Amino acid sequence: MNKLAPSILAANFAALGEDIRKAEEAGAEYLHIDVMDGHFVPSLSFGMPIMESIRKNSVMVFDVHLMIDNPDQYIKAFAEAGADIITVHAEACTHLNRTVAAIKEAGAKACVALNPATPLTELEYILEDLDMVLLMTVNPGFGGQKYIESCTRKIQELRKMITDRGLETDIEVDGGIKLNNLQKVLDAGANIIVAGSAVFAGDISKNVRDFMKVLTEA
Ligand SMILES: O=C(CO)[C@H](O)[C@H](O)COP(=O)(O)O
Repeated sequence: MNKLAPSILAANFAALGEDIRKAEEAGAEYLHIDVMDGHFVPSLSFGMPIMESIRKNSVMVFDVHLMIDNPDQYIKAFAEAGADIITVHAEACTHLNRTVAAIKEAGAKACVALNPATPLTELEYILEDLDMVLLMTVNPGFGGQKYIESCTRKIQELRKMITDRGLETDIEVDGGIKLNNLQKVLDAGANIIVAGSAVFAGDISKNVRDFMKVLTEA
């Protein structure tokens, strides 16, 4: 099933609850929550207190993307704060199997993210353990960047890897996804679509409805 995961990085933080409510009411089922530590990526964003606050007012699937070094120390805390899916970067983990096991033990679904230049071979011996793979389609750290075209082939190759192994792993894409390249990433094999600026800039309800129309017709 195709899903839209609006990224609150692009929301108006002064009206965060209201922006999330609009996205949820217009049909988005996932909420993408970007946690940045100023080390793994240059920016800082937000952590557990914000998540705990918004969790009280939303039944969306909280899709937490940890762009942080040594994520192991925060997994339990994010699960307790309401994360349904926890994503860690392969590039940030020394013992990825252990980290994925810790996510599941904490009661969340496990996802591994790869930066655009990180090869799919990183997933060779762990794919079967994952609920989702997040392919970054920009270099992480900032919203509003341009989609990196070489990622389309990477999505296709990952979908083939998943199909060849008889798996049903979700493929999430994140970065530079707009209405004008949405069909391309869906055709390549992505089924969970993160969109930040394309959802939260302008009319949120309309933006979500426009995305949902393509996602449900694909
Ligand atoms: O992970 C991210 C940045 O690191 C954001 O989720 C991503 O960039 C989405 O923003 P946009 O849709 O505006 O590109």
